[in-house]
Amino acid sequence: MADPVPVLTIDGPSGSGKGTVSRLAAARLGWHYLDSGALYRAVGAAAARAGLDLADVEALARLTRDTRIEFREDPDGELRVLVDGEDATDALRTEEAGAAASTIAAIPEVREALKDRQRGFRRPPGLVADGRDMGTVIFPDAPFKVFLTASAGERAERRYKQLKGKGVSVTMDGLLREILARDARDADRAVAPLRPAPGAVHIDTTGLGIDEVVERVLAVVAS
Ligand SMILES: Nc1ncnc2c1ncn2[C@@H]1O[C@H](COP(=O)(O)OP(=O)(O)OP(=O)(O)O)[C@@H](O)[C@H]1O
Ligand SMILES: Nc1ccn([C@H]2C[C@H](O)[C@@H](COP(=O)(O)O)O2)c(=O)n1
Repeated sequence: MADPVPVLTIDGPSGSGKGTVSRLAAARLGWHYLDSGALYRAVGAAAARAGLDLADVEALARLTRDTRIEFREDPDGELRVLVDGEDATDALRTEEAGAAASTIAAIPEVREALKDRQRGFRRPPGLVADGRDMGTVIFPDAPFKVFLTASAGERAERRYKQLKGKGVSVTMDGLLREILARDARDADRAVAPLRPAPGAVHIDTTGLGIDEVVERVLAVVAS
């Protein structure tokens, strides 16, 4: 039987604005929100902490299943990520954690071990799910699908402003290189590569403000 709980999937490359737009869209709709990238970031960090060999796929799958990952909203409305009971939000948002997540996300056993956990976020009245394979693999039956993009230059610029705002020392060249490397790793892997889902509405956010993108995304749900 078809699942009656609606899902809006928002996939796209790093820095396209998925997380920002998904959170705002979920708040406007009154739906739940899944940041699937945070799950891969948490597993990447847990594997590094445990010193696991990335070739030991059975140990990685076990670690993926056993790592406790919880999302909590703090009093300012910020989403915090708790890994095995500890607040790991800030550590998980670094570029290094993103790269580690992208590497571990290419391992089929890790992806498989996260599938049911991600699907468990589908609860009434609805779910906004952001990631790379939300519309293609995790929620292929979602009634609403969006693929967000932006030029690599604009994505690097957004990240630059974001990190500078946090006092992190970065260069535009370095960020652009990291973004292109992550795009390639996420799109070229054999399993669940970054792709627009069939039927997804493409929104190129280059030159668009956040509010404009949110309105365009909500129009997809209203259509
Ligand atoms: N349309 C936009 N215009 C300007 N800045 C934006 C826009 N969308 C997002 N941003 C800003 O760009 C930065 C990255 O956005 P966000 O984290 O939502 O991207 P993402 O696609 O989720 O990235 P990642 O996959 O790496 O988590 C944030 O500082 C955010 O405020
Ligand atoms: N559905 C997903 C979500 C994330 N990943 C991998 C690939 C990304 O580079 C990395 C970090 O994600 P982000 O927090 O930047 O959205 O995790 C994936 O493969 N599939």
